[in-house]
Amino acid sequence: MGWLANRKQARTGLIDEPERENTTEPDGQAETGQSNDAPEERKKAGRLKGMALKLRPGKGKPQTGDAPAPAAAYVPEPREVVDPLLVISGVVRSFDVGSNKLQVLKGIDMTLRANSLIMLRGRSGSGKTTLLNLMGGLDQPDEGEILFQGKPFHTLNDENRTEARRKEIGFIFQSYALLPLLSAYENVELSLRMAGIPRSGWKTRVEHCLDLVGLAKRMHHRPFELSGGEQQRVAIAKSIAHRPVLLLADEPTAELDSQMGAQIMAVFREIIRQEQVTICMTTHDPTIMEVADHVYQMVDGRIQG
Ligand SMILES: Nc1ncnc2c1ncn2[C@@H]1O[C@H](COP(=O)(O)OP(=O)(O)OP(=O)(O)O)[C@@H](O)[C@H]1O
Repeated sequence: MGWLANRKQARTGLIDEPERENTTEPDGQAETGQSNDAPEERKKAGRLKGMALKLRPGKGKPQTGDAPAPAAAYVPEPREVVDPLLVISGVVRSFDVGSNKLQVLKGIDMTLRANSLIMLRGRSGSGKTTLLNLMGGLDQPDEGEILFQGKPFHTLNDENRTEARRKEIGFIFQSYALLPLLSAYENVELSLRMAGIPRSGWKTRVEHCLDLVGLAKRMHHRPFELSGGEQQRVAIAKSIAHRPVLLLADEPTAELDSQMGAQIMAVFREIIRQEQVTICMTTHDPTIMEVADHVYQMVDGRIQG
């Protein structure tokens, strides 16, 4: 994970909220439902199921308890999404290191199709986080263009980029970035509050997002009462609560074992299906790449292949 992401998480961690009474509830058993998915979605779901079964320790009965929940009672309004969502052309980014210039991105061309799962792979230091930061408007390119929903993103001033980020983009980090004193419910609610969404819609939306990630029954647990995979799912619910069109995830499975990593991928596919979100994530894990719609390989600041 890159320095900017770390800095951002450090900032998030500074927010202090009142402690809430802890209520312990029994573990949630998510239901398994009928799927209306398109054949390609079904194939990917099948691969995930296979992965989860292969990776499940022991020979016991299949554990469906923490699988993502199917459609909840509340379904978000369908919306028109511009396709392609993001087009990156000739992007170059350098940093001053002492008296030298370090060119980290050396002319990146990339297209993110709407409602797809895109993975960025590459060795440490190849420039993945730097590129993700540009996609999310946390940084600007020295050269090249970034079109977000058909409009120039790279030329927006700080204020407009912050506004676009607040409304249209969600971020997920390797180390969850949850507020430790708040319950899962309160963590997700906070993101609606910060996005300026009217209070009247909070409850339904928070419950829907936690249901979508399979944690409806643990919404009053605080982060330390949840496993790493569960904490990451709360972080995902938090990142989608304000209905972004683009979700950027910097190594979201790096801290998790393979089975939990596969669960996160299943959650991502469900979010794309239900919420019409495009997800771009970085990863080093070859086992999860097969569920991507597209994998971009980064080598020394360039996209290969
Ligand atoms: N603000 C900065 N100033 C100087 N160098 C930077 C800055 N941001 C990134 N770099 C350098 O750019 C290179 C690429 O960093 P980046 O974090 O994008 O790589 P990465 O592919 O995400 O790596 P990892 O997989 O380890 O997270 C590294 O050599 C890093 O030190």
